Amino acid sequence: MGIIKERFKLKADAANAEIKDLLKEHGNKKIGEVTLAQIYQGMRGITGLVSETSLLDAQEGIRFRGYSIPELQKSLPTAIPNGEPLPEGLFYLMLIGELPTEEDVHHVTNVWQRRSHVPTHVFKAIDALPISTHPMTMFVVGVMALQTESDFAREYAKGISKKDYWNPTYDDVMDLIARLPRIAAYIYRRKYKNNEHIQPDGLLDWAGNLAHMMGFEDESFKELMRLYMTIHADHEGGNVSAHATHLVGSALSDPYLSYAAGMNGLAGPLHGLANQEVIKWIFEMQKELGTDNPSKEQIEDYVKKTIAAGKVVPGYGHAVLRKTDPRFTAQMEFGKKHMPDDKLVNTVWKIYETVPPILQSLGKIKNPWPNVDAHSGALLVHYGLVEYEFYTVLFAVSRALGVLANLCWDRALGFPIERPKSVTTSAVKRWLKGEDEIWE
Ligand SMILES: CC(=O)SCCNC(=O)CCNC(=O)[C@H](O)C(C)(C)COP(=O)(O)OP(=O)(O)OC[C@H]1O[C@@H](n2cnc3c(N)ncnc32)[C@H](O)[C@@H]1OP(=O)(O)O
Ligand SMILES: O=C([O-])CC(=O)C(=O)O
Repeated sequence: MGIIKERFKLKADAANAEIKDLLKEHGNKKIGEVTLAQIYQGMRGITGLVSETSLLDAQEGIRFRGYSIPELQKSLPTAIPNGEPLPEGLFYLMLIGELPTEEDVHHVTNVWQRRSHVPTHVFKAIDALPISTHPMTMFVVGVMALQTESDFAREYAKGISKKDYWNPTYDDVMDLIARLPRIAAYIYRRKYKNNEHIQPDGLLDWAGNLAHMMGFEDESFKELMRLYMTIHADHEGGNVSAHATHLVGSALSDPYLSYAAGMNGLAGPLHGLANQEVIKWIFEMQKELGTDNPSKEQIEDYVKKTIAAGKVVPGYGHAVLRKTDPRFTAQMEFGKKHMPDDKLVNTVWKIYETVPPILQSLGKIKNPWPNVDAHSGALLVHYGLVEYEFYTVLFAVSRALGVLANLCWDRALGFPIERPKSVTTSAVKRWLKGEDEIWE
């Protein structure tokens, strides 16, 4: 058994024993009440899931196994001195629950290099789609084609014992993460670079290799990819992509099927697709105003127009966060360091000064502050990655780290099939009249 798998098994055995005791002693404790409004309103505020890899604080933002983004930037191994964290290290932290050493991170890089082969039929499946297909559709089709390689599906068909589910799940997760940069880069080069592909570099780290295979050799772009892959990886368990992956996995659908389901959710404009929507919205604003350097007053008018048209301002608001997303701030810091005078990046900062008071004045929005998607596109455009329909694919490659580390835990902790109760409005009305006790 590989060393990381062995460590994971030890951690999972200990966690299983701890949770068993915890539930024996406290299993009947109430952790909340549910109102009628909540079940009609996206279950907001209901605690209903366990996800070990990260926890979101409405004020402070995300912490991965207790570590904030600035803390990760200080403590995770890097590819270059004083560089951005290697996402391999974050994956190790989320999976094992402890900070990795340099050696652990090199080990993960090597394992993923070794497992990164993508069979030809995956590329053929992508090639069968028209070139106009959205990159996220191509990506999910690629992942689905790769499902032929699932160890979990094969072992389950043979008749594996429940207590061993975690084992082929772990192998699928490592294989799938290892292969995603190749699939993503293939889609990018097929759709935007004349189908001229670039072979992986056997000496590069996971995110550096993604940049290389896409055709970006600038070291600071590779650093951006390392940061990007780290900060987008996880956002506790209830967001659409994490929840969908977990939900589908709870039916014992294998990691390929589960991850593909989650990424179909990430492809929605209120979730991960918002990163493309932000840049599209800014480009449209520039076109309408006839300038690539709009003033605050011009931005203000454009925001009001967007809202008056019944549309959301992309990149702003959040279901849980109530302050500026620290992932936005981390990208802002990157921008200040690497491209302080970039016009588009400066426009993103001007929008940040302009939008929150306008949204606040609507009186209904719970969080007027920017989320991660408000910033990411402008950094990518700076390096020449202007094809904004592709952005959510990068998000998806990163999100694999969190949702798939979680899937390992789901199977190792023996979580059951997820199946909450639903009701009809007629049943609600009968219940209100005291004629039906649907929740008893
Ligand atoms: C990685 C990520 O997924 S981060 C989120 C990315 N998504 C976006 O940036 C899209 C823009 N933002 C939004 O649509 C929302 O803020 C969401 C989906 C992120 C959160 O939704 P909710 O939790 O329902 O937000 P909230 O409770 O504050 O919504 C209240 C009202 O404000 C509106 N509102 C919320 N955000 C915005 C916004 N950015 N612009 C305009 N109106 C907004 C909602 O549409 C809702 O209006 P309604 O009552 O007329 O239906
Ligand atoms: O937490 C959420 O609902 C959305 C989000 O920011 C993410 O998934 O990264």
